[in-house]
Amino acid sequence: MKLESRGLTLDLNYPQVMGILNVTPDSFSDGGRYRQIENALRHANEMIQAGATIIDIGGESTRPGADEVPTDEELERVIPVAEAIAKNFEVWVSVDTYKPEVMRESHRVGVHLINDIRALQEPGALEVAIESGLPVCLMHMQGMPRTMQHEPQYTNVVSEVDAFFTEHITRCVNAGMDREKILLDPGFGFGKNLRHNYQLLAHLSDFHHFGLPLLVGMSRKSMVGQLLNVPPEQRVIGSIACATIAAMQGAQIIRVHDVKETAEAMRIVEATLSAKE
Ligand SMILES: Cn1cnc2c(O)nc(N)nc21
Repeated sequence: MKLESRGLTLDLNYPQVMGILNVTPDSFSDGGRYRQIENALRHANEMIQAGATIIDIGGESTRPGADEVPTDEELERVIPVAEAIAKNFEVWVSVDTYKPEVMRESHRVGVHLINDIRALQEPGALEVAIESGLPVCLMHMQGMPRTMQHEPQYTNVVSEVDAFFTEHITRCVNAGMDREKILLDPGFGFGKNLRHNYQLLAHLSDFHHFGLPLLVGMSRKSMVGQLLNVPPEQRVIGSIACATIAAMQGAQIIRVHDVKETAEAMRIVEATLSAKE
């Protein structure tokens, strides 16, 4: 399986590591705008050298309880960094946004992939995504970041996420999107309790029946923290375990903070999966 965008190709026969680049104020708090872009470029370069083939840029925190960011503020944080990375590096640039204006500007400055935690449900988002021709990751979320972790409920989380994918793939294709430009993501931690998250991880391979790339993000999340009772920066080993379990089930893109460690683990997964054939 391969993914194309703007002349770049991603070989999805091997797990690809997506490096997280948060450009929210708390992530590069020191210094002004220029320093922030400089620091972001340095971090992006470190992740590329460590094996990331996609850099995911986010200007609005999606952590549980996070507030929304005004569109012009998100544009100011994300677009200059996305443009600089697309210009300076031979790497896939992804933008984590649900706002159509941010999608449009991202496309204008050379971004390769739209990563939408709201699965193109914001008014105008689907139209802009189709117009851009960019591949889009549709992620499942129950509720909104501010309230999603208040008692999430499912009858069967795996079948409900599956039904969500069917509904939104159909909606996007009926509106004119090429089906092969869609990626799917179960949204670990987005309206799921601990058991829901591990049910999704245990059944991740069930989602391959769509024949579309699976993107997963479990890095340093509470599904690791609640088991190990450690703060985020001490969740690397648990996150690597999650990444390995997902990649062994054929997840094609793994979204992480710790690129070097994850890329090394993916080498072990590749050797194991290729020995299976
Ligand atoms: C922005 N963001 C935070 N967590 C994520 C996840 O698990 N998947 C995707 N696609 N984006 C995420």
